[in-house]
Amino acid sequence: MLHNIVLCGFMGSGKTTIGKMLAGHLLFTYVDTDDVIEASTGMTVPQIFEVHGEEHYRDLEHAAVQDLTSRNKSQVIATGGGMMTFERNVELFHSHGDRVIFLDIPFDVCYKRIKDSDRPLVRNNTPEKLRELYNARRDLYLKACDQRITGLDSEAIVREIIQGIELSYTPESERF
Ligand SMILES: Nc1ncnc2c1ncn2[C@@H]1O[C@H](COP(=O)(O)OP(=O)(O)OP(=O)(O)O)[C@@H](O)[C@H]1O
Ligand SMILES: O=C(O)C1=C[C@@H](O)[C@@H](O)[C@H](O)C1
Repeated sequence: MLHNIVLCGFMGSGKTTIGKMLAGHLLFTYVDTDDVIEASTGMTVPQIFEVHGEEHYRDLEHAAVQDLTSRNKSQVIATGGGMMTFERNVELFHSHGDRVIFLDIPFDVCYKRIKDSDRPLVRNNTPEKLRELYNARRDLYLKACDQRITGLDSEAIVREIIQGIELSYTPESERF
């Protein structure tokens, strides 16, 4: 039985946007790991980075994966942009049987969407540094995912993800 659909990708790749639409179609619960962490700490993500530092935030992220994979329900999980760059998180989702989808959106598109936001990594890095981070992370997202999506149209992305899920349940002999 499929438990969760996990969306990964760089900041601004559309995990939240696509995640909410997908959850609506599948009638799954929608969860955003940043929201889980904010709810459990009573602090915003920028506050956690500022007060406790990034390493502490990464520990909170891992605790969120432990929490989400212990719930007995089907969820669409939008992960923070750094979540799936840590092997321990990828391993936990995979060992739980979850399907990982990578939204592989070009850097320039992501950057245009996030440049004026208050995401700590956007505030604290130059566009050049962010591009480097994007390139380094892309390989890790690729390694972590079961399905890679490259389109830009939200409705088409959701359809492609659903087709991928259906195909993963179709025995190879019945695929066309
Ligand atoms: N397919 C899309 N087409 C056009 N705009 C989009 C699309 N997906 C997302 N956006 C816009 O880009 C911005 C960032 O999207 P979103 O918050 O979904 O990204 P994210 O991957 O969840 O980011 P983060 O990891 O930082 O939370 C939002 O303003 C959203 O409306
Ligand atoms: O890309 C990242 O490392 C992050 C993305 C955000 O979703 C938050 O999880 C946080 O700002 C870190």
